Amino acid sequence: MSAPLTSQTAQAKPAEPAATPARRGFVSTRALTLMAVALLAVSWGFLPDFTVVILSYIGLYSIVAAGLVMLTGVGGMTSFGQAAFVGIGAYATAWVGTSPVATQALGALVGTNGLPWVGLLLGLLITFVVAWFLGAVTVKLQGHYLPLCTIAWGLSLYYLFGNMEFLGGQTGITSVPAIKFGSLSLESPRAMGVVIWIVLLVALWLLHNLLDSREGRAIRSLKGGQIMAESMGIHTARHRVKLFVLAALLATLSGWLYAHMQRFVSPAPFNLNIGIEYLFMAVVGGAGHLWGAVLGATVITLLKEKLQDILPALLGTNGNFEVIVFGLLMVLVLQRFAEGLWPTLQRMASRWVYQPQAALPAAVKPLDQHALPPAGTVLLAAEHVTKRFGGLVANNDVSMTLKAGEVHALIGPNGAGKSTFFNMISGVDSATEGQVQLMGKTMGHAPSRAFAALGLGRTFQHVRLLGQRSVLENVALGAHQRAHKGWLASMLRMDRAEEAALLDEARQQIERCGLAAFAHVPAASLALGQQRIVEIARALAGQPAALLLDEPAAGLRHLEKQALADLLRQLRAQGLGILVVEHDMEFVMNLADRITVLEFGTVIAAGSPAEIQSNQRVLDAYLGGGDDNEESAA
Ligand SMILES: Nc1ncnc2c1ncn2[C@@H]1O[C@H](COP(=O)(O)OP(=O)(O)OP(=O)(O)O)[C@@H](O)[C@H]1O
Repeated sequence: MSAPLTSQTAQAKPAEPAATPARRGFVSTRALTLMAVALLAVSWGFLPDFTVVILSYIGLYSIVAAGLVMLTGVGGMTSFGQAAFVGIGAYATAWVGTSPVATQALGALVGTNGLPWVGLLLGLLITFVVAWFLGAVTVKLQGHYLPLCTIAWGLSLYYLFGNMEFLGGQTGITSVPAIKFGSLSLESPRAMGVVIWIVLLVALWLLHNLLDSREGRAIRSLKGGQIMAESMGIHTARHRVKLFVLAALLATLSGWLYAHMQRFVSPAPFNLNIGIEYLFMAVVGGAGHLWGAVLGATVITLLKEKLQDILPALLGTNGNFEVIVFGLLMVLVLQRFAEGLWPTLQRMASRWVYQPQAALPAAVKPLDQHALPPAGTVLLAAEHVTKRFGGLVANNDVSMTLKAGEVHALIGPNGAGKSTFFNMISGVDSATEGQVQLMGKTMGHAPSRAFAALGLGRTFQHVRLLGQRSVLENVALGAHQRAHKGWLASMLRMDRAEEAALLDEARQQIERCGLAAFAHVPAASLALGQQRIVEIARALAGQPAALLLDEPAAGLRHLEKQALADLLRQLRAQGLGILVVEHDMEFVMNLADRITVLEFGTVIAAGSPAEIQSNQRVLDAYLGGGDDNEESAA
């Protein structure tokens, strides 16, 4: 058993984070939420009509903003076009409920009371198809393509609503029927408001469950970059599209409720301005927090309402002055509270309120294990790999193997082509010529997740962790592909046994790497060296046969390096094949079984540490060369 990697670190560090964050508050977030909901429910019947209407609108906006929290705050994608999806939900049900064609054909089939439900299904179906198509086309693209596309989409649908004769043109559709359950009619805003808030609370619960699961970690990883997420076995493009569709469906649900509350639809509430306002709600509330959506919707609705009253009285003239003040206030809020208001509120309330630890089943059935290949088996083979970037040959006819039960080091001066090669043998990039085989399978242009599925784990030269999430969650992400429960199962909490197994696996790998004391602290709060170890633990959670480590010793202190070397020796003894790209020659020479040396993209030497240390060409090119290396080679 290797020495814990952080025990020595602890001697050098004056203060260490506690194993679990100390519980400071006396009331749990869950109890507080239940109390707030109970208060709302009890007071609902006594609130003035105007307050009920405002609260109902807040509920409607919160549903859309919650979708945007998932899309933007958690998934890192921006949409200005959610109002158009709200419009689809509203117009679909308004058309089904009022057009003679639809009411006659469908009324006979489902009865008058069934029409709103058909309207809901139609709206969700149209949105599903449109959002899936739109998402599939745009979300794979990086940068500003998605926001631009959602603006175009939002604008075109707004004009479509206003110009379609059968949708009532600019006048819209009136006399939308109320939702009825038998003889109970939801005609009054007070009754409809109850439904809106029930839908909102259920949606928040489902989304909370989704985020608190294996699939939730996968969604969060989208913000950590495509390369990292794909290396964990996550199909990032599919998750992005699903997230986009989810947010769109929530917007459509809100539109459906809106149409049956207002009983009238016209294009105005679905224009681009409103789409931007929805985004404001999510961002001002706190784009990474579901309750931030409710807070943002509340703040912006109340603010607009008050400004519309106060400003004309103050200025003595009518006009849309609230838009100007509103815009300025938004800039100020965002400048002062970059993460939104919810995290600030959470910090202020942390003396009284605590977050309860999620209860998971005690009896854990471990994740499936598979035996590692016998020592000496070739796990990874690069055959005559060449990589060209235009005229630059970054790798030139490179061949090497990684076998089970060995540590193979890849060394070379800066710019020698190590990272390029690393990318090729991990699926980040593909070779211009030659081929890479993993577990005997030719990989061609296979993505990183295919490499992960075949048993390849990796770390990154520049650490890629979800900084705000705990070490435990980060490591559990590495075990993603060893479990299978999907979005629906996660939302309905049908994944608890599997989730417990995943977290247990993560806990074991954290202990294996000596990081047990840090399991519950945010990964970003650890020193760089410790973060590198978290990456190793995360890779191990995927149960790899081949482990690729990109400069694992960089940023580690002497004792930490020794402990890391001990851990790698232990992993080698257990049968893993480890490829290390490293500049620290002392570390490499004491650890590696075989070394391959690259210079200008070409292999100039390969052999045991002793052979490499006495190779004149290597001494000239690297070990005995530039100033950078003299120190480390000493
Ligand atoms: N995407 C790219 N496009 C063009 N040139 C690239 C690209 N990636 C790498 N290169 C070039 O390929 C060569 C090898 O770079 P690479 O990053 O693989 O070297 P390295 O050995 O990993 O260096 P270091 O030790 O500094 O990380 C360099 O000349 C680099 O500028």
